[in-house]
Amino acid sequence: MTLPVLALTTGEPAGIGPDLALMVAASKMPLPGRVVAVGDPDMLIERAARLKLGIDILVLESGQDVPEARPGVLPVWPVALRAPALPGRLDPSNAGYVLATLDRAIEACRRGEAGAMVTAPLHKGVIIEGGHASFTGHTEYLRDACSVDDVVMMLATRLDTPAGVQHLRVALATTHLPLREVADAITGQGLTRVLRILATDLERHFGIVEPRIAVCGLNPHAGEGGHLGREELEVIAPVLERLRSGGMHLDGPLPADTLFTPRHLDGVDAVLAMYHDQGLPVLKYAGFGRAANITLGLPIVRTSVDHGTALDLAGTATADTGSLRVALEVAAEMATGRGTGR
Ligand SMILES: NC(=O)c1ccc[n+]([C@@H]2O[C@H](COP(=O)([O-])OP(=O)(O)OC[C@H]3O[C@@H](n4cnc5c(N)ncnc54)[C@H](O)[C@@H]3O)[C@@H](O)[C@H]2O)c1
Ligand SMILES: N[C@H](C(=O)O)[C@H](O)COP(=O)(O)O
Repeated sequence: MTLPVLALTTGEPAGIGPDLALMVAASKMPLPGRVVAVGDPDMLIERAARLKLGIDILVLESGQDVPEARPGVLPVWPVALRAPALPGRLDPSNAGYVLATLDRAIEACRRGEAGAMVTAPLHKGVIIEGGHASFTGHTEYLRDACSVDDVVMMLATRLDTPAGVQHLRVALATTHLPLREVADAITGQGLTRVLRILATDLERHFGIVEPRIAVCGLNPHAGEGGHLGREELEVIAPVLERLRSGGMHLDGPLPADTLFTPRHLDGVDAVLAMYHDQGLPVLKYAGFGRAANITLGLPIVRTSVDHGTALDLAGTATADTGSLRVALEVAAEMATGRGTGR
């Protein structure tokens, strides 16, 4: 069976993205797809030397087939750096380069040249400092590039527990915005769209028919009956009520502090958190290095790692490749429509 082509964007060149791409290509552990890195070939050659990895960088021409993965070989779709890159040293001049790697991978997915894109971490701050003031992350960049109205960020991990394998999936109602703006960003229309995308894609990509979704409240103790905030009463509960009457299986709004306990998570397919640091610390506490970030609602498949650029580790060969491997596996499963329990 021919494995899907997975376009791996190498992310911020001063971070660990290039290292991770080289490390998985050097490893004898099999890859779930025909991985092609998207980045600057000379930077990758230089980084491989720094990491003391013997790797052949195979630059592919446009239209050339991506070969089956072989340990020690990294096929590359070339994108040229705008300025030399040093591990650990951010340079806003390379913001356009990082975005160009995304554009190359998006285009490949849209044309069917790749079955999925997997993104190594980029640095949001340096992209903004490089002149892209409205940039907030891959998720929204992909939404705009694919011309869809809404997308949903979901991180997923598989946990080995005494009771067997369990899945923890955490999706977000809002993503990268200041905490001060979160409450105003949670609207009835927005929440409805997020829940519909989440339910649809849990079925489309993960084979979960009629998924059960547990929804967090926004305020402590889900608002304590309106005494600690009214968003639950005025926005969240009415949306859940309406969607339940349309057949969706939704619990909540529930107090977030106890929702993430085994008893409450039992039988739940995904949790919808209201904001980034309500949901992701729990997921990362349980599964950092073994989770993938998946963008739902896109016409293409995109997964990513569960960590950032780790500038402190770039060029040291000590970064953990675990999450990249999970992101590649999930992407391959989604690209081939095999569904995944992840
Ligand atoms: N998918 C993405 O593109 C993505 C995801 C998260 C954060 N980021 C960005 O990364 C930048 C840095 O973010 P941060 O400092 O909050 O988080 P980070 O994940 O880069 O680093 C947090 C800590 O985790 C460690 N760490 C991260 N990845 C590791 C790995 N693979 N192996 C071993 N240790 C690892 C780091 O050394 C550091 O101590 C920010 O600009 C952020 O926006 C990007
Ligand atoms: N919120 C993600 C995380 O903490 O792992 C991360 O910043 C990546 O976001 P994008 O996929 O939108 O770049």
